[in-house]
Amino acid sequence: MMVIVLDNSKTRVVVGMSGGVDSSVTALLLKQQGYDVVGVFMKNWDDTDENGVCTATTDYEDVAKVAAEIGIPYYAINFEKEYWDRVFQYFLAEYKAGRTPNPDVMCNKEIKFKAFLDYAEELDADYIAMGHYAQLTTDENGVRHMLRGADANKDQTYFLSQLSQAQLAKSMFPIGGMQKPAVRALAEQYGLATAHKKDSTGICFIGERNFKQFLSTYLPAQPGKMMTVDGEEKGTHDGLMYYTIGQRSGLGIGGNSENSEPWFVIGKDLEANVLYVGQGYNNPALMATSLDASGMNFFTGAAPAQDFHCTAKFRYRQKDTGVTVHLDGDQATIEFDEPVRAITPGQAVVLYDGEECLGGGTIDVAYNDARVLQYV
Ligand SMILES: Nc1ncnc2c1ncn2[C@@H]1O[C@H](COP(=O)(O)OP(=O)(O)OP(=O)(O)O)[C@@H](O)[C@H]1O
Repeated sequence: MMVIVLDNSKTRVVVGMSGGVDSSVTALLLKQQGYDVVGVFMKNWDDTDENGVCTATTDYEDVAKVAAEIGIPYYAINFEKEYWDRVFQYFLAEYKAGRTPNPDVMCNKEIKFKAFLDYAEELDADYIAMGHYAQLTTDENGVRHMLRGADANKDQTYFLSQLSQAQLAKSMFPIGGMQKPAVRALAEQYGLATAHKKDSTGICFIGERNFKQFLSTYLPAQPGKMMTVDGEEKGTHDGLMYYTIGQRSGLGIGGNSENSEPWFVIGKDLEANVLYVGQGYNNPALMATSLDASGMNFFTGAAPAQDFHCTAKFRYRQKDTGVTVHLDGDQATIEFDEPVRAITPGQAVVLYDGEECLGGGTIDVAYNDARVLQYV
């Protein structure tokens, strides 16, 4: 019997270490598998507060502790300029255009799997590894495929939907086949300093903010009229960028006694600076039957066909809906098997075939039977 012993020691893997538990365990597993592991912490945003305190400093200290516990070298790299130019400018431009951007999707495409990958290659990395909940497989032709993370609650393929085949070929997701509680248990078992650390929340790298205040420091707010689609004035809004399709308008225009259903944002007219609102969570004006998307990306480098049926997610925390995709270059028209609430321009539409994530694009316009919704 021939026994093949894999020698991973010649394969250098640079791990993106955030100072969180997922990337700590990512580094631990690779080290246990005998890889030549290097940890790298990125600083992408200056979050120093008025007291001179910055969470990046604490996070980097945690990276240092974990690297010492595992026994790997580690470095820090600053991508504030790259993040500002390639992610934050897009983020602001989208809000300015009345859309709701997804900075995590852009950050993965431009920073974690581009600027970071370039830097890792300068460190002679064969691969980069991240603590994302997603799985990669390689078919008989050497083509990489993306699968949902095994923990359905944590699956992050939605945010990875703009990565190319070349980026996947250089990436590893060692915890993608694990459940989150098992990741924490492993961190505890090995006494890692991050074992009990809370998961990060808020805007990618920028963190938890008072969103209105944060955005208003970069974009001037332009208050305007709030109206129903029938043209009835309902008050004023603080600036279109503060509202997302489907959110409760929260502007104190409660219903009267015979009809007290809450009001929701159903659309924006950027030119007229009008916010459209409608009553009822499932207001028909919020229910879409199809959408147009651009920037369609397929991980394998090719779509399954020009027209095909699969499932899709239109926001991160949402179950899949059956859809029919019609492609035209990197644009797509996507028809839904059943109406979907609050399709939001600027967010990603991500396609799945069972457990496989095929890729995705950016939502531009939503329709209800050929009628344009949302006026954006
Ligand atoms: N500041 C950073 N420096 C290096 N890599 C990072 C950084 N922030 C995030 N990453 C990488 O991206 C992955 C996914 O980031 P995300 O913000 O979703 O964190 P997470 O799932 O809470 O993971 P973690 O528990 O490792 O923070 C991380 O596991 C890590 O590999």
